[in-house]
Amino acid sequence: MPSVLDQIIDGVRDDLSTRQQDTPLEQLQRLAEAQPAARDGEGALRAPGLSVIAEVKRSSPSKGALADIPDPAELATRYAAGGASAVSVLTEARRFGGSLADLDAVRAAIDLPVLRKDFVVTPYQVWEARAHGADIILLIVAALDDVALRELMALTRQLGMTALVEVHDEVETTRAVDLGASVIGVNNRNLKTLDVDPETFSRLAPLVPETCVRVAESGIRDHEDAAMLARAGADAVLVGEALVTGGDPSAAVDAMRSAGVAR
Ligand SMILES: O=C(O)c1ccccc1NCC(=O)[C@H](O)[C@H](O)COP(=O)(O)O
Repeated sequence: MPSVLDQIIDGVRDDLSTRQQDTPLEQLQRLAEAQPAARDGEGALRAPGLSVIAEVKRSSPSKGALADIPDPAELATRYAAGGASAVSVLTEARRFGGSLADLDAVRAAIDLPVLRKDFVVTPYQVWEARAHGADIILLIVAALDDVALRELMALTRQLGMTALVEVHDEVETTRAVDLGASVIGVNNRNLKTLDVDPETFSRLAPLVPETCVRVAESGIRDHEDAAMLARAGADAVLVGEALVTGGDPSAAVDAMRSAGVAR
């Protein structure tokens, strides 16, 4: 039985082959090269205090529909007003209801680094992210072997972007560190079972060198969770559900960011 992650990636590959027919790689490369230089995502996340990466997330495999987001640009503007350091945009369509159009809208609306959050398995998607103005991309270690991960990290760097390299366990963390990842996200959500274990970050953070940016991802509900993760060594938190389902995204971002100040 394929895991949820495998099933998501099968759908991503199908959608990707349609886009590759519509927009050949050479055309995408010209679009990417015409973009202004990528913003410094790693620098933004390294800034003192707890950085918040605030996510535009309509739905998820674990929870189904989360929020109707008719205007992702407006939501991103509210995140920026609350002091977000970067905005994450899910572009996967089948399970998350996202799109490259959402990425375009957010890119045009804010001056912060933007993360393209998707299931990147080919260089084409890295070029695509840059062509649509992304500054950061997610690379999920569980979805890639070392050869592919090294190649995608190198292309990301070549295009001036930051790779947020995501891990879930000790073996993946060692792989990310050994391959030279400088921004490592520990996902508290197991992408095979979808269970969230808030202790995952605390367990794996000591394996990530202090020279790296440590990002805690998933299941972060409020400023108390953010403060706990900051004490456990997080430089940044990545938050989706709590921000799109709460009443005031600016205030929620501000509260999480401020919770990290006193760590
Ligand atoms: O969110 C899911 O259910 C999910 C399932 C399978 C693969 C990835 C998934 N989420 C992607 C993410 O990494 C989260 O959107 C992100 O960390 C924010 O999480 P949350 O604050 O819990 O919405």
